[in-house]
Amino acid sequence: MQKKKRILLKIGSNTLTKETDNISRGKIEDIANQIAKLKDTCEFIIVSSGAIAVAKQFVKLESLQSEVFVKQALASIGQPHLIRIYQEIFREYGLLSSQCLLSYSDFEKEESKTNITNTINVLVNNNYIPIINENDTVATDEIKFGDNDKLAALTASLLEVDLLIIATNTNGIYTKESIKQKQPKTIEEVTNFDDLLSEVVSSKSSHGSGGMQSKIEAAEVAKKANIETWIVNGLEDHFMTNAFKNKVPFTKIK
Ligand SMILES: Nc1ncnc2c1ncn2[C@@H]1O[C@H](COP(=O)(O)OP(=O)(O)O)[C@@H](O)[C@H]1O
Ligand SMILES: N[C@@H](CCC(=O)OP(=O)(O)O)C(=O)O
Repeated sequence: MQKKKRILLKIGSNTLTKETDNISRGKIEDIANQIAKLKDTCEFIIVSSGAIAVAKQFVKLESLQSEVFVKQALASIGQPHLIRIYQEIFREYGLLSSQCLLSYSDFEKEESKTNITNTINVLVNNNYIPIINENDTVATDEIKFGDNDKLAALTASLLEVDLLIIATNTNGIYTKESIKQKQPKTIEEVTNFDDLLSEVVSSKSSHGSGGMQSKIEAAEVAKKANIETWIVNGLEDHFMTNAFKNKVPFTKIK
């Protein structure tokens, strides 16, 4: 049997909410549908944000603590719901899924790295799709500084995936000039990171935290491990299957 292509799919809060205040079951169905179609040739590991967004749907916490502690508490409330929704929907598509919570510091310890790799390999080899998020109770890096893009890149490198797909709310990276002209044009293929960083504008989406810069930094981490990154528009249905067929504009970072 031919070896499957290992793909790490990163899904941001904006994709999961379809830019609303609620998690979109329809978007998770779209993801499950695509994975089900690709599963004979590809194996998937997912890094999904969305815990805070789910909790915000139905909880408002009272606290005098700093905002970051409130976000950590919201993540703790939202994470089990997020995984429940994934599991319910994935099951309908015949897909098995599990949860892994990781911290950046785990990537600095050899023993933790070995344990992560071994656990995820057992899961994937048994047709489970690990759904990873940051362990927000113990680490605040992502809530404060960035987002799951870097976690996705570190995981992609550790697990030696063949492709990192970052699903966001634009058709990849646009040229700065085209954003200014209000006619966004996708940069389709990139090899030079310095040129790319100069295209970043300061905006980010409503639930997003890192903006395009953190995606480019993630791609840089992936590239060091010889992994190609695709930045695709997760708001569109069939965003992965269409990218594979080159039917939609997106950015490939080689
Ligand atoms: N050159 C660029 N091309 C496209 N988007 C850009 C660019 N520069 C900055 N951005 C911003 O980056 C955002 C995507 O990042 P982010 O809001 O963190 O999303 P996510 O939740 O998917 O991680 C876009 O919505 C856009 O506002
Ligand atoms: N880990 C947290 C926050 C992640 C976050 O904001 O990330 P992203 O949507 O990728 O910019 C969560 O699941 O809500």
